Amino acid sequence: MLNNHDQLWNRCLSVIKDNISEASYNTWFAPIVALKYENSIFVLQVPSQFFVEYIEEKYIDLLRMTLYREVGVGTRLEYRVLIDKSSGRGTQIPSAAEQTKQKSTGSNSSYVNPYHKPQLPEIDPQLNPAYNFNNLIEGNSNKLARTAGISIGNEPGKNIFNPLFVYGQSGVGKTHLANAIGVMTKQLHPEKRVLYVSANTFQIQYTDAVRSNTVNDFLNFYQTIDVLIVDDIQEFAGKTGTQNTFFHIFNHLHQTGKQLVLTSDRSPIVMVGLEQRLLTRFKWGLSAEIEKPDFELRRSILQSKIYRDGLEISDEVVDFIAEHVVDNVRDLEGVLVSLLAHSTLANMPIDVALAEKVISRIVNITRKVNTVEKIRDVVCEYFSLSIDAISTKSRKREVVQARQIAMYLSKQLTKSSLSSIGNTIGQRDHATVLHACKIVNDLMDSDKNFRSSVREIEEKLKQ
Ligand SMILES: Nc1ncnc2c1ncn2[C@@H]1O[C@H](COP(=O)(O)OP(=O)(O)OP(=O)(O)O)[C@@H](O)[C@H]1O
Repeated sequence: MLNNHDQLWNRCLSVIKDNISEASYNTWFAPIVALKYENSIFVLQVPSQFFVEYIEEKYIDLLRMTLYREVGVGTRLEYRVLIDKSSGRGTQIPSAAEQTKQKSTGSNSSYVNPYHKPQLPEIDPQLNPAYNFNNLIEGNSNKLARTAGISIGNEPGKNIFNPLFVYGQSGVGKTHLANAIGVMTKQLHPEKRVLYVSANTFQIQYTDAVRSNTVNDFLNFYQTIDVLIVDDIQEFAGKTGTQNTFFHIFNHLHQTGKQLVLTSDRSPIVMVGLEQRLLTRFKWGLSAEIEKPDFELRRSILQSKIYRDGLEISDEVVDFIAEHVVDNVRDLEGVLVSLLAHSTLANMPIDVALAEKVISRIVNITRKVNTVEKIRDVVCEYFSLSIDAISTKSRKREVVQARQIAMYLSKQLTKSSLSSIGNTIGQRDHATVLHACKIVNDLMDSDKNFRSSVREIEEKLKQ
């Protein structure tokens, strides 16, 4: 007849078997022998110290959850490492994770109350602490998304941004923001179950669950999360089973006041391959675009990274990089790393010449050098105005606006001084240029059509 501890352990083994691959089970769990269960302590015999370390690292959550469920809440674990099989002597090692858990919960009871919901095991939120709000620099392009993210970090689930759907091109800071929300939530609400997962990982986990017939466990797990962050959700496109499962998880979490944060490379409006019912839900909260960083933000990000890494790079070089590396922040970081490598390895000073050399390997620098004249010409062409018209004193609305945009873009995209910009565009003084920049900035914030016209012109200037 089996001992009590053998019976209990066999029950645990069948739960564990359901949750991991057969190979892992055979390697890590089949060789374990249950030795005794006494005073809420379950003693397991394991073949080596390495076993203990591996199990503690990879399977402790599963093991703890299983023991709580099958043996009793608060059950502690001790390992006996088999040193000499013939003598049966071994070393007793309490589970480190169990000890910590025990201390933090203060619980040492093995009494199982059938009405008591076992305390959920802690999970690793899978966050990257290096991506936080302190080093996520704010600019016009990410202000809305960043501010909404901070509100969520303060009060996850209890705000109007649920879900927060952040979209934008590659390298503009979506993953950084998504992580920062998780990091802040954990700092302010350590008890919350936060999980960051890429859509790709979610998809793999789901496929594994289908294969091992554990979809219910998969669903149950995700439905216990308080703040679920899914990165690159566009990758669910065309994956019907995954979408269906995510739909249930989304509904459950949303209905129970839990927070969802989703990122994507495009807005829900233009997303293809995703079910309508999901897209509708993505639009329930706030959809916030992170646009390409403007010159000011590019410069601030560079300055912050230079300061953080203790580098010494002149303002002239910083401005040069910010002017020429315009598409995404990842490229800006790449330029800084290369500059540093060149200057250290080749013992070269970090000056504009070196910056130009490094940048030309990352972006097509010649294509992107703009002059005030070129900007003026492209703006005139865009608005079908003659260059003479923009240079006159005309107060016609379309002429004034074209002139202001040309001034604004010249300020953004060239190193020319305000007076030289004013000189080239209609013989105006520097104060007029400054005023034009302010007007354009304000209109960009408030008028969507105006903003997209300016963006289109910028694109043309890059071609
Ligand atoms: N506003 C910012 N302040 C500081 N660093 C930033 C900012 N925006 C982006 N970064 C940095 O730029 C890099 C790229 O950002 P991130 O990976 O978050 O982009 P992404 O939009 O998720 O890109 P992808 O869609 O390709 O995954 C990261 O190292 C990130 O820290």
